[in-house]
Amino acid sequence: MRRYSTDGGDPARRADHGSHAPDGAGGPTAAEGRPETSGRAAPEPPEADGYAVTCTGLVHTFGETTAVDGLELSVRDGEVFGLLGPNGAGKTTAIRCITTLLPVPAGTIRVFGHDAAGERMAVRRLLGYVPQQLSADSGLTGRENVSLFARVFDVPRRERTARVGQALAAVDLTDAADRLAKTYSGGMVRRLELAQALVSAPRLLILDEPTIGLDPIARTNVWEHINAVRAATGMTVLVTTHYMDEADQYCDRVALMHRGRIRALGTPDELRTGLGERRGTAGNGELPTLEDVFRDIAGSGLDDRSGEFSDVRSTRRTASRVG
Ligand SMILES: Nc1ncnc2c1ncn2[C@@H]1O[C@H](COP(=O)(O)OP(=O)(O)OP(=O)(O)O)[C@@H](O)[C@H]1O
Repeated sequence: MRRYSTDGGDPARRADHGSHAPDGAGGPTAAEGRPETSGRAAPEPPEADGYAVTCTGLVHTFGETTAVDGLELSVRDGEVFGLLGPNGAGKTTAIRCITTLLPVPAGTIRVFGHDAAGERMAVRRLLGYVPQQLSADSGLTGRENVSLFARVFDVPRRERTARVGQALAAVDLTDAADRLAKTYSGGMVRRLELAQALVSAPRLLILDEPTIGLDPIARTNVWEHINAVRAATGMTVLVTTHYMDEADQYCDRVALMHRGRIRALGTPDELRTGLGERRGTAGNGELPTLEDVFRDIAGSGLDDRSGEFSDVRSTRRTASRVG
């Protein structure tokens, strides 16, 4: 596996204060450490709290629909955090608020201490985002696609060629870099989109359903690349997925979002053990699955809104990505 350079980023890692409450609201409050925007010097670097992301009381509505309903969420610096939930739970809306693509009408979001409403550019400089929708241009080569992102994200001109090459290498696309993206497989397209997000050496990588529509081998492959880059850079990863096995295997902590709020949060083991204890089956040696946990918490809401929880819309968006 090739290593990814942290050129241009700030990989300085800080100790995790580990002060999260189990309900996910354990991050700093909205009032604490809010960056100065009035011109006075901030007393300390805004990111010194050990969190990559904190959402406090986040609300976002579309007309009559409350997509995010008082979200409390803290993502620790350096972890892989999985945001799970049925269709319509509000995951994408929350993520789009965190990336500053949607406004923050109520509540607070901080990304490494920077306020997502008041310091949008500072936040954008810190993150890489792979949306669900196609972000690669099928009429460009892989290298041209990544170069485009390098320009958009202001990678210094003299570093661009090297950084584009590093990003492509990090996802094993060097050999295919000069082929048109329309000749790529679904897994290659996903890796290309990863390279696009990585070229700016983000401290926070946000992935919305990174493996949807991919076969199991391609899914594993995408995750191996995410993990390799994370190991090389120490970046934080915030990911949404419908795949319970992926969450179990690859996420340090997971949160179940349902109807706009976090309903459960912990390591996959903690959540499974917790349900086993509630059911009195903890000593049987058979732990519930993560899917059992989420069915237990979200109950019939999973069924009446989205069918089977694990019903991945495998053809959705990705199938027609490039063609
Ligand atoms: N642009 C929009 N206009 C109106 N309603 C929207 C819009 N985007 C999302 N919604 C609604 O907000 C709610 C949350 O949607 P969102 O896409 O955030 O959920 P999600 O958890 O990401 O779902 P999925 O897993 O299907 O992507 C849903 O009821 C959805 O219909």
